[in-house]
Amino acid sequence: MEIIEINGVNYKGKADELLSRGENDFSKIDRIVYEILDNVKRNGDKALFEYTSKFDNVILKELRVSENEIDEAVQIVGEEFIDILKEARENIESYHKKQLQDSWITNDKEGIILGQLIRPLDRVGIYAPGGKAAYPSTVLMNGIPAKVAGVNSIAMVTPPDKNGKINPYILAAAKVAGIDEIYKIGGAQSIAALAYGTKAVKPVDKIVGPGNIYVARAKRAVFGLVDIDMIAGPSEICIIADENKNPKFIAADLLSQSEHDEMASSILITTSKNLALEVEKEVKRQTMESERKEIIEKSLEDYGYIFVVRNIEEAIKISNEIAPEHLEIMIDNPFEMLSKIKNAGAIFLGEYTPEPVGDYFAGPNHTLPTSGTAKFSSPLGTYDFIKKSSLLYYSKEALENIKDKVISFSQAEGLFAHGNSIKVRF
Ligand SMILES: NC(=O)c1ccc[n+]([C@@H]2O[C@H](COP(=O)([O-])OP(=O)(O)OC[C@H]3O[C@@H](n4cnc5c(N)ncnc54)[C@H](O)[C@@H]3O)[C@@H](O)[C@H]2O)c1
Ligand SMILES: N[C@H](CO)Cc1c[nH]c[nH+]1
Ligand SMILES: [Zn+2]
Repeated sequence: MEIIEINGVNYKGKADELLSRGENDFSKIDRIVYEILDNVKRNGDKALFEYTSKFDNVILKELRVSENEIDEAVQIVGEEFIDILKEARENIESYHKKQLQDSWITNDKEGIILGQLIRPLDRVGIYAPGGKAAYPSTVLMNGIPAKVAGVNSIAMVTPPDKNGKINPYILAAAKVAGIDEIYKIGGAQSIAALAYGTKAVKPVDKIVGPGNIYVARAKRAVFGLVDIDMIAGPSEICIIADENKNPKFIAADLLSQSEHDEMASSILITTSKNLALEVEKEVKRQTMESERKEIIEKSLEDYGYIFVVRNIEEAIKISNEIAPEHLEIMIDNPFEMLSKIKNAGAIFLGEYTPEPVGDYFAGPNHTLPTSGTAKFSSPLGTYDFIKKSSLLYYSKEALENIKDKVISFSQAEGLFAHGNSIKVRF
């Protein structure tokens, strides 16, 4: 981790430069992805079986996971972990229920009724990553908000291992989340199946869930035909800490995100040079002891920074510019600074709210805006699984009252048939 002392330097644009945001050329990946999408569109299940053999090294007989396989997974996982999944589900459910929106109807003017109707999406597809690691928590975080929003049918896709099996924790989480169908398909081919539909997989209205670069680029490519949630980049954590905070806690929290990915970024912004040096030491010590030492080392070498600043206001200014996915505020009275935080996916306050509590258990969603997109976007929520319709009603009298104004509009636009649809009624 590099220690950088910042003394009133303008930080604008620096986050993008240090974290190499937005400099990637995806043209090579896109060529592969478009070929896969096109092949699945034309050849359906046949292409799905071929790609599963090519990329996941297994020849499958069936794409759909059977009820027996799910029951077997629940047995393997065991009652104790199922209970943990269920408690996490309760927390996630109750948090996401608070996000539900109601339809509304107004009758402010005589003879006019206006409104907005909220309806759940009918069918949603969830991508559960299954390559390097399996994330049952991600299955809960994507499935439960969809359920709470009232989505009628939820299909999940995830790549099989070389024995044709799905990680039992993923299957158990899918069962606890109430997912209706599960398919052993991964990568861009699974996104094609969900977007276009095949004989085995019915098409969906929206695709959510994180995945590797092939999945992300495929989601981007099918956007428009179906909706997507977001393009999630590598994990990020930014910690703001003043002096006298525990360097062990801070180092552990930084490592909790760098272990996700070589490209994950972990940043500490502190007012104390002494704390910076202590954390640097502690990070080295904890990295040596970690099971995921190689990933952590690479991630910290390329995207690990400690900024030493003059005061907390400066720290917040830099953090707002980074717009991190996760922001931990470890200062005395963190609630007092909350009003100054403008951009962050999720904010963790105090020394006893480490980021993994949010990843697994607390209730807020762990699918969050990354790569600076917290400047304009929000965590995954029930609002991602609903849509709105506007509602309009005019009585004959109400229409007659405003008819000339609408006709004037239509003449101004040269769209005379529009005006005529008013005229013919009177
Ligand atoms: N932001 C979040 O909330 C969150 C949560 C969990 C995981 N993630 C991220 O999701 C990603 C998961 O990636 P992963 O690779 O482990 O699993 P994955 O399931 O996303 O990808 C595996 C699939 O990629 C395809 N693939 C692999 N190599 C290919 C190639 N050369 N050409 C075409 N297709 C190919 C294969 O179809 C394979 O089945 C990670 O980057 C992880 O950090 C993010
Ligand atoms: N921190 C990840 C999102 O950046 C989510 C996750 C899943 N499992 C553990 N962590
Ligand atoms: Zn995590």
